Amino acid sequence: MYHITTIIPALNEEKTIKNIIETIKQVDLIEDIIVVSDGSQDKTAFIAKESNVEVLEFSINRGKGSAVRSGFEKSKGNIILFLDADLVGLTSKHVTDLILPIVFEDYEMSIGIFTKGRFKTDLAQKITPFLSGQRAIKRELIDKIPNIDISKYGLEIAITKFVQRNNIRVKEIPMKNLTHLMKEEKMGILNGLKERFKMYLDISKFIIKD
Ligand SMILES: O=c1ccn([C@@H]2O[C@H](COP(=O)(O)OP(=O)(O)O)[C@@H](O)[C@H]2O)c(=O)[nH]1
Ligand SMILES: O=C(O)[C@@H](COP(=O)(O)O)O[C@H]1O[C@H](CO)[C@@H](O)[C@H](O)[C@H]1O
Repeated sequence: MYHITTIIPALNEEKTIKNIIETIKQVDLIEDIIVVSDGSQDKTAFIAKESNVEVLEFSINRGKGSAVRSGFEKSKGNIILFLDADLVGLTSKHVTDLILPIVFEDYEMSIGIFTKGRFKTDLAQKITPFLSGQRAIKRELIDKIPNIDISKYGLEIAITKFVQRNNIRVKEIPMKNLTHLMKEEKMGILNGLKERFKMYLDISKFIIKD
């Protein structure tokens, strides 16, 4: 039997979080949803609570990896679905497409790749598909991935390294007409660029880490 928990790390995502939760709720295969508000200063946590899902609230920002790890510790699913909180255009089909290869095929992880959404975000995922925040993955694997809690934006690199080293079977899923808000769109040009620099630093640290 399978039990699927969705974990959504969210830092100041009040514009998009509600639609994402409502879309996931349409998918019967999903048992529960955990939103981890990672020090959000806006209404992210409030809106998620209004939608009647489990909400973990950090009083300060700890980073995406820590948010995901805390959500994972609270979760009960034997399959975990990770979705970012800033998706625009998410449909129940996208969600189902990510899950089915784990439930009914012989895959241990799926990874969603934007396509035909917006030029910039499609291009980013074409170049670095392994950075995608959209994945379904078996619980026992997440338990074995080192350093998730301290990874921040290096989370996806930590997962990718583990998957490559252990020959994990991964299926890439095209996610048509899906995009996300870019940092500069969410935070303004200056803060967005600062956050982007932080992200590249976290990613680089995890690339050179053993
Ligand atoms: O310190 C952070 C940074 C990001 N996020 C969340 O992690 C996901 C991916 O981050 P971001 O949106 O910055 O990446 P992008 O989607 O721009 O690639 C989003 O749901 C963010 O709200 C988080 O929980 N803590
Ligand atoms: O797509 C990308 O290049 C980056 C940055 O996205 P934006 O430039 O803010 O649209 O986003 C991905 O990488 C992050 C770090 O690994 C992940 O945390 C995000 O989930 C993912 O969307």
